[in-house]
Amino acid sequence: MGTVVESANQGAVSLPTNKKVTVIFVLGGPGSGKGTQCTNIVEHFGYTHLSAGDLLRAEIKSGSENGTMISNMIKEGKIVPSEVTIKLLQRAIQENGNDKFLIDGFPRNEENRAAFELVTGIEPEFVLFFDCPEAEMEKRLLGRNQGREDDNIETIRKRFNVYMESSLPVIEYYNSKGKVRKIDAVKPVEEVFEAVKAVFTPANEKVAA
Ligand SMILES: Nc1ncnc2c1ncn2[C@@H]1O[C@H](COP(=O)(O)OP(=O)(O)O)[C@@H](O)[C@H]1O
Ligand SMILES: Nc1ccn([C@@H]2O[C@H](COP(=O)(O)OP(=O)(O)O)[C@@H](O)[C@H]2O)c(=O)n1
Ligand SMILES: [Mg+2]
Repeated sequence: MGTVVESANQGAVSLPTNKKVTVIFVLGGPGSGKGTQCTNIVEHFGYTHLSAGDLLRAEIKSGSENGTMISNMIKEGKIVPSEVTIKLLQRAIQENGNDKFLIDGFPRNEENRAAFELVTGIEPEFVLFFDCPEAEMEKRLLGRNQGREDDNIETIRKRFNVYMESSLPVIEYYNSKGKVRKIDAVKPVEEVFEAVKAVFTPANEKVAA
């Protein structure tokens, strides 16, 4: 079921070339609870969580030559060119001993999606989609308190526009391929996770209550 990460694009570090990996894309609007639920999935199902946003923020902190560009794009709620984000994701996959990854917040537009497929050859097993009304997402982002430069109402509105215009079409694309597992994300964290568990538990392991 796994696919192969090609050896292209590796930079100077010597890394394993043909690693078979299982990837699940975790998508949904800003504040829909992607990161929160990924933490739960990691604990229960042994995946490694790769947040595209976290990787980009770490890249800014590391003093990378792309740092200023990434920082400006995040403040404007814009999507960083896929070349940058894919390099970070590839490196994280190749450096990690695990073979099962949750990729959170990626792909966020058609360019992200097509380039990742082309560069890595990886097709997701499925797409976990957290469906949440905008009013609830706005409330959560304004209360997130992680000191993020983009959790202010002005940037949040821009992020919602980008989500509607660029990210939802990617979810639609996977939906048309039968790959989307949609979760009602407006409920409390524990209830959302019950629905997530049902997606991750193989049908033959589900026991009637
Ligand atoms: N089901 C939920 N109900 C209420 N608040 C939630 C829920 N899930 C997450 N949160 C809170 O909402 C904020 C955004 O969640 P987060 O997981 O960071 O979302 P995302 O990664 O999709 O932006 C955080 O402060 C988190 O604690
Ligand atoms: N694939 C991605 C993911 C995030 N990002 C940038 O990082 C920001 C924060 O992404 P995030 O996934 O951490 O945000 P949340 O959806 O978790 O609130 C986005 O608004 C984009 O500016 C990107 O450019 N490309
Ligand atoms: Mg997040």
